[in-house]
Amino acid sequence: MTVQHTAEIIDGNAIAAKIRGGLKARVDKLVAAAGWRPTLAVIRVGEDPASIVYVGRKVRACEEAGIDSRQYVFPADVSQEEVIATVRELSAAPDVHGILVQLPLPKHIALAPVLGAISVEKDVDGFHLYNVGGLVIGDTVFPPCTPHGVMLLLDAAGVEISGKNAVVVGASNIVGKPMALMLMQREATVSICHIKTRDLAQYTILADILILAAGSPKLVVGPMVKRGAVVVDVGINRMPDGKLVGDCDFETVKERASLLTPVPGGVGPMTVTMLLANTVKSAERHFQREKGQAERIGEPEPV
Ligand SMILES: Nc1nc2c(c(=O)[nH]1)N[C@@H](CN(C=O)c1ccc(C(=O)N[C@@H](CCC(=O)O)C(=O)O)cc1)CN2
Repeated sequence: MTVQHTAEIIDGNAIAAKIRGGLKARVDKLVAAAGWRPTLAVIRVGEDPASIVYVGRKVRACEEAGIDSRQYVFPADVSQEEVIATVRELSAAPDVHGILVQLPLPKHIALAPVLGAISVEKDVDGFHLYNVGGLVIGDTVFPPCTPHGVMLLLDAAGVEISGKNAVVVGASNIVGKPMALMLMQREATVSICHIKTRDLAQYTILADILILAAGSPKLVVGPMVKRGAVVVDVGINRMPDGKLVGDCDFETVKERASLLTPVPGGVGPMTVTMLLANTVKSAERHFQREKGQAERIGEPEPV
């Protein structure tokens, strides 16, 4: 007789709320010491409905954590030069500690020069090539928010990563690729599947840890999942009836997995929380540099 269990659901909202509490305490401490608040600049181009929702969530989360935010909203036909000029200004502004450019951008704007104009010290999304390079060697200041959020969810749920088979479905620059690097850094054996992968199930069935980030509803169904696997669903798909679903068929995967994240309420809140974490970190680093400068100014002249 086989006894079957349904998966325990990882509550991303609860884990995110706990982390945000700690971040708020760090903000209060910094404000008391520095006399200024961490400040995040958010650039949004066009009126993509999902981007409006996500930016709204980020701004509200900043408010709740005591972080100031400034929004720069451009029409969809703004020139690439204008966006880059704004990013450069914000990069040089001493009272801005984090800059994010909400993605996707309209097609006529090339991503690389926009992201390249963000000061690496303010790159709270971790998308600048310098920070991407840091991630490759396992030493980055600003880890990208969604995969970092996934790692913290796994840690909070007590999932052992070292030595496990991890399969990442989706190879985007902002989730799949950095996710694979982070899992590899923690000594998982990592496979990446993508749009051209043939017979996806032959990979997913081997996964102890399965990360879904393809943006395709019901891509993975119960029989494709190893019994007892940990499944993290990063997919966000808006269905015609307005319902939000992930990349897995929740009901059938729940019967196979040991742990499963829901959509909504799983990875999404962690993405926003990791943005706050990177912004607070950036502001603390700014304060340390400022303080170091003040100490140097106060030093006696060498005789
Ligand atoms: N500059 C960036 N752009 C984008 C990123 C990013 O990390 N940086 N990631 C995604 C979207 N994203 C953040 O911007 C994001 C996705 C999901 C959520 C979220 O809170 N989801 C909720 C449901 C929200 C809803 O009702 O639609 C959940 O899953 O519970 C926040 C942010 C692309 N662009």
